[in-house]
Amino acid sequence: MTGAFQGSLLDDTDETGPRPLTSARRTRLAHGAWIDVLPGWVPGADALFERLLTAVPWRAESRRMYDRVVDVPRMLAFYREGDTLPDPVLDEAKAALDEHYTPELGEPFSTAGLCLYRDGRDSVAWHGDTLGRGATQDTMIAILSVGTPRPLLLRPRGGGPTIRRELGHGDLIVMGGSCQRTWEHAIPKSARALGPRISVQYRPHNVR
Ligand SMILES: O=C(O)CCC(=O)C(=O)O
Ligand SMILES: [Fe+2]
Repeated sequence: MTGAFQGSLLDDTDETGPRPLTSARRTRLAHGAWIDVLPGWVPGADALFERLLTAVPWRAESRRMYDRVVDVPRMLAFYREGDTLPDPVLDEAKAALDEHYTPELGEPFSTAGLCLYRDGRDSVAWHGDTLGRGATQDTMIAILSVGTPRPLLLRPRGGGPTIRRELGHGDLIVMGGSCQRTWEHAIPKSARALGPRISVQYRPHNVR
């Protein structure tokens, strides 16, 4: 199903828990959006990738697009509020996010969505996570990326330059403020032979 995964030579296999989130760097974007980025947030990320690949009940999805049904170009899993996460490191990551961001967010993260991009053909098209409260309210979505880095692109809905962050190997990005309603994000397809990437998206209650 997936191509060979090239582990990072820099990966720290000593699993000591996520690095302090106080080192995350915030970039303020236009229209009240921002992103926090912390490269190499979770140590042992390559091992975590391998565990998630086998432990998670990945499912394919198809969606109706006008009069056609098309395959979603990635594999998915979703953990609702209170569900047991598929790896203890994901609980540690959630606890660290809650401790750091709750004062600003006003609530804990609640759900975990997982995506598996099997190779460069898998992708997510331009969108904001606006099915829930993100359509009208400021919120946060925290994404842990493991496996082969893929660029996450962000662009303002009103037009303007695209921002690009390469994410894999335990990196964290948090999209905050108005990011879901005033910006869009995407993981573009790549013509290159890329190894697989898994992303874990932590969202607050009723943010989808
Ligand atoms: O894989 C990612 O980093 C982004 C996924 C995403 O945007 C989504 O699932 O809404
Ligand atoms: Fe998204």
